Amino acid sequence: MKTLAVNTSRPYEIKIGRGSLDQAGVLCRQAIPNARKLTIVTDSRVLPLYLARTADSLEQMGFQIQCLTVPAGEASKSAEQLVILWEKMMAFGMTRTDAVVALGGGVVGDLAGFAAATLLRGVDYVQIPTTLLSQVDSSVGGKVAIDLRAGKNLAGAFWQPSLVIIDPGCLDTLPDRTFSDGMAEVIKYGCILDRKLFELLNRCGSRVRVMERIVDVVYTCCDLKRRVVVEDERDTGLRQLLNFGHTVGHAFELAGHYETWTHGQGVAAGMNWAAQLGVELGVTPPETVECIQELLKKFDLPLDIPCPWETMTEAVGLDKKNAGDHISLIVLEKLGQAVHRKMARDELLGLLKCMYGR
Ligand SMILES: NC(=O)c1ccc[n+]([C@@H]2O[C@H](COP(=O)([O-])OP(=O)(O)OC[C@H]3O[C@@H](n4cnc5c(N)ncnc54)[C@H](O)[C@@H]3O)[C@@H](O)[C@H]2O)c1
Ligand SMILES: O=C(O)C(=O)C[C@@H](O)[C@H](O)[C@H](O)COP(=O)(O)O
Ligand SMILES: [Zn+2]
Repeated sequence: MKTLAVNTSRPYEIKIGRGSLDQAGVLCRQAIPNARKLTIVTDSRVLPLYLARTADSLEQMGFQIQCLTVPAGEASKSAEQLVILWEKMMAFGMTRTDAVVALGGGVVGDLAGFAAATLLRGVDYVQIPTTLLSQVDSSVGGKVAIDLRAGKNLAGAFWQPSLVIIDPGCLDTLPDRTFSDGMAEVIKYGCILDRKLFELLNRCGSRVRVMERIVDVVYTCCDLKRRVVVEDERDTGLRQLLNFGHTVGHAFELAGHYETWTHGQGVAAGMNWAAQLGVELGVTPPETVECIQELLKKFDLPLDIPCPWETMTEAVGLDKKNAGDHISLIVLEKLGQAVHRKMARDELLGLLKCMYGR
């Protein structure tokens, strides 16, 4: 099993290896030695696949378990589900030394993580991510949140997990669509931080070939994210690079009411737009756009998503990289190297409006 140490304000380890799910009990006993009760939060699709193995492993190490299940899908990242989790965790008798286990994709991780961040003013939680997206991105770094009617991730916290257990074997049961969603964030790391990763993905070009190297790919992404998060835990500078493609991507998600388009699809099309915005600003070499488009297509990801102009302006206004009238846009200087471009929000909207007209 490979290990990465994340030296944030609350340090923790990421454990990566096939079969690590069956080690959950031993690993949790080491990471949260004082916990007695664990609430596992999962979703309706993951439950029949991975709950029994996880719960068995935890019970063997003497943990007392309750499992709470939310419906699969983005709609569960809601205030309604959060309240249900809080109430059931308290009814189970959890105390401050007990912990939450998030078993599932990014939706479960963000929701259960936010429940942990707020229950009793903060209890430990363990991430056991089961989608590619959650293994390479959302389980690391402690951004936890729910969506509001106004938009994505608008109520949340920075709350680091106590442990992340990544079993790439869980990816074998993913539908192709969900695997592609994860590839959007993997491609993002290649674009912003690691040209070699981008080239490797280009050479692989398919799910099967990526799966042949999956431990290395997941390790590389977690390592990149860990380095960024350790430098800027609270998203005030460097960490914002991880938001490449997300300003426009969140607008696309909103346009589909979080049902039509997944986060991965939004980010994919958002990166294509961000690359073109970079060209408009004279920062990104034009040939970079085509490279990104070709790679996105290889993994069946969209280059564009229909979005009313009003939705675009609304989402840009809600972006957490806004400060007053200005926004920080993430653009590429070249493949593997991203930079911030602070600009007036109206200037960004003006550029986007011109692109809409084409
Ligand atoms: N906190 C962060 O840093 C961060 C980073 C990126 C994305 N996110 C958030 O993550 C969410 C998207 O995560 P996601 O793409 O994992 O979506 P998801 O959690 O909705 O999972 C996608 C689907 O896959 C199913 N599933 C999960 N694991 C499976 C498995 N092993 N086999 C078969 N099916 C499985 C789920 O039930 C669901 O139907 C979004 O809400 C996004 O905002 C958060
Ligand atoms: O961890 C981060 O920082 C990221 O930006 C990772 C993103 O992939 C992720 O989608 C994140 O949830 C977006 O955060 P937000 O601050 O734009 O809501
Ligand atoms: Zn994302």
